[in-house]
Amino acid sequence: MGVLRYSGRDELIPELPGRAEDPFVLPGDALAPAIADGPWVAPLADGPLAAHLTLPGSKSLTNRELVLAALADGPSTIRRPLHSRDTALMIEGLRNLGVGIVEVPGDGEFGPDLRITPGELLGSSIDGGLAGTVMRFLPIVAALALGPTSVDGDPYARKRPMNVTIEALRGLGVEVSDDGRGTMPFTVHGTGAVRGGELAIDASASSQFVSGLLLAAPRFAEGLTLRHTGERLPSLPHIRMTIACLAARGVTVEEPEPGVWVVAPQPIRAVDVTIEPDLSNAGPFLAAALLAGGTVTIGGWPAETTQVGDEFLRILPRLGATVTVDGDAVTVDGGAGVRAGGTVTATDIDLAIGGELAPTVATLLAFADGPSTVTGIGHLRGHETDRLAALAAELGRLGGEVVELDEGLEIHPRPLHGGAWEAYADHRMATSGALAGLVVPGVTVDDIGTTAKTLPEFPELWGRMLGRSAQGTHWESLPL
Ligand SMILES: O=C(O)C1=C[C@@H](OP(=O)(O)O)[C@@H](O)[C@H](O)C1
Ligand SMILES: C=C(OP(=O)(O)O)C(=O)O
Repeated sequence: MGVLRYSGRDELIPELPGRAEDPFVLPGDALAPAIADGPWVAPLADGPLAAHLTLPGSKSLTNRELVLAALADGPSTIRRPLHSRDTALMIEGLRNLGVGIVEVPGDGEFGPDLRITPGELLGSSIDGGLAGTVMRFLPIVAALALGPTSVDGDPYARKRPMNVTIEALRGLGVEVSDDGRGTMPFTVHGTGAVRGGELAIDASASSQFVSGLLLAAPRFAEGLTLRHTGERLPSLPHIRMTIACLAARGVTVEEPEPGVWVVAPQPIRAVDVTIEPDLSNAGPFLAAALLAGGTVTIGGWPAETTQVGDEFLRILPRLGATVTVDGDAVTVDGGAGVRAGGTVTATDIDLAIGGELAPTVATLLAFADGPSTVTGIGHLRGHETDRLAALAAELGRLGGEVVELDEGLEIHPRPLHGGAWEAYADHRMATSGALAGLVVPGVTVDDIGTTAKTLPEFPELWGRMLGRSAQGTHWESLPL
């Protein structure tokens, strides 16, 4: 069993114009089938942890910076980017549209840097895979290209809501042909320019609708005045991240009132940026300390960040962990761990600001000392899979009792037993299965390779956290 990496990872890609027929287009799809060796036996922790880890770059930051670098007024470098399926798909899509992207040597532990050279944008095709950032950000870039661009993705991605992107483009004067279902596939008929202007959207299903529009808005002829009309707006930190990434490139986004963003037409400056480690992907590792006991330290934690994963520093203490920050090292001390009499503290938590943290948090709460709720996450039904149904089903399969609410989950801890955890091609479901399997003997995850979406190194790092070089272990031989 091995960790899949896309083939371009360890070699420099020659600087060639990035068109679809280019043999050097990064094969994002190479990561799609993931590890096909059958179920992964989740390693059981055989004692308290004492792990020190560093993690690869943030998906959300890497994919924003790729888009901004592609639309910028000159070439620039992204240092320590994430190399994963989602970023490979973003690179592939941008190259198809005419952006030059090559790997260059860098000082990152997890792969080369990226050099991006903006080019004339021409219509092509975009494979969104299962990547929300690719599906919601690139069609807006495609609208700036000359000629039609077809947009499609994985079978499940065809269920993820895209109606707001499609209608927004139409509202901006861009022709889009689709079958009326508001999902992929569809075709954006770019004319080389977008008029822009005033636009009202309901982004309650995903903040990515807002981010996608804001990222490209400086390039619209009339800029953009964007108004969110829905009752809720999930993942606000991700919108803050978009605004901060734009600001770092000299673009001001005004917010005259909550839910309204104004971007004047202006250049996006080419600047070199360094990507922070992915703090949402830090979640399962930090959470592991609470279940297995002992400590997990993650290095390279930014002092200031827009990443919502930073919330783990406040969430995990509510669940009973002790969190200390020493310089750029974050340590979570889980005490004894649940198998040695420690507890996870039951709590009611609203995760509207960071739905992507919910699978980790809900899995921890299945081990709590009482019932809990996780709310504000109705939009997770439109994530990689219906995460509310998936968490209820998989924790239920292990003997847990999880009730689906309209906007969340009610979790009643029960003694758990082993079972075949399904990942539904969802990286965070896969890591949640690994988390439960740390302390529940006999958990297998059907598709651990799906972690390649944002963290191809997951099995390797999980093994490292446990002090093992192997990615799996034989739970049968370990003390229960
Ligand atoms: O813009 C982004 O990078 C993201 C925004 C969020 O999407 P939603 O607002 O759809 O939850 C988040 O869950 C996703 O993982 C990444
Ligand atoms: C919701 C997520 O991803 P996406 O960017 O595909 O929306 C996620 O990573 O949890």
